[in-house]
Amino acid sequence: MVDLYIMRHGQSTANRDNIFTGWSDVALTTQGVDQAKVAGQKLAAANVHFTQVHTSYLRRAIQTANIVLEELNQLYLPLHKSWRLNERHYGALRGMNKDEAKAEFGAWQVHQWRRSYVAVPPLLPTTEAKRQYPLGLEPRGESLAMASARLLPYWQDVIAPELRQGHNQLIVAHGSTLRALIKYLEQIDDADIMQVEVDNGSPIHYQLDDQLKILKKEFV
Ligand SMILES: O=C(O)[C@H](O)COP(=O)(O)O
Repeated sequence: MVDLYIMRHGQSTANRDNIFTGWSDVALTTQGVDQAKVAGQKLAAANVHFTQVHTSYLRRAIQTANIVLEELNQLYLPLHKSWRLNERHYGALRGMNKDEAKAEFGAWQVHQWRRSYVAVPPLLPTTEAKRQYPLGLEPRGESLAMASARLLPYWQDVIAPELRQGHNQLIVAHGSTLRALIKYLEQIDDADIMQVEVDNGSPIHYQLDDQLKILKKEFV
């Protein structure tokens, strides 16, 4: 048996302002910092010992992971960062207020973009190279299915082998990438994933067997 904990970052400035975020690199709010502290305290109370922590290239997740590790008194742990754990890329929606998007495109369409497995948001015409994202790596926009396709190699190549060795792992990531991971782990079908929500700063615990099948799931 091994323990996997997954959690979404604390509230970001864009979450507070109801703005589509994706790969925009926004910071935590004071409330988000507090959520991360409380999550870390809950994990400390659960007396979990991780061997590694995984997060994205985005500061809201990295900041959350560091706060959690501080509360756990395990700041020494390796913190692995991968762009594969980044939030689903919201394409041309990023930076747009979600209510204004509903007024412009209709509530049904916006809900499809936000919660369906296959809906692709309006694409950016191009993306620029950034130091952390070489040219061509940053998507122009992603459906949840597209985000899942670039997330799962990280699960299969990096996280799953550690779990199979009995090493407890913590993933601090994003609403959509965690929905993609939950869909994969729990074998949720494409229609039912629309109902799954992941709250800011709320850890989920999976107890897995040595085949990584779920023995128990609980909200911490
Ligand atoms: O990228 C975003 O805007 C948020 O992280 C999550 O957005 P959602 O609630 O539309 O999935």
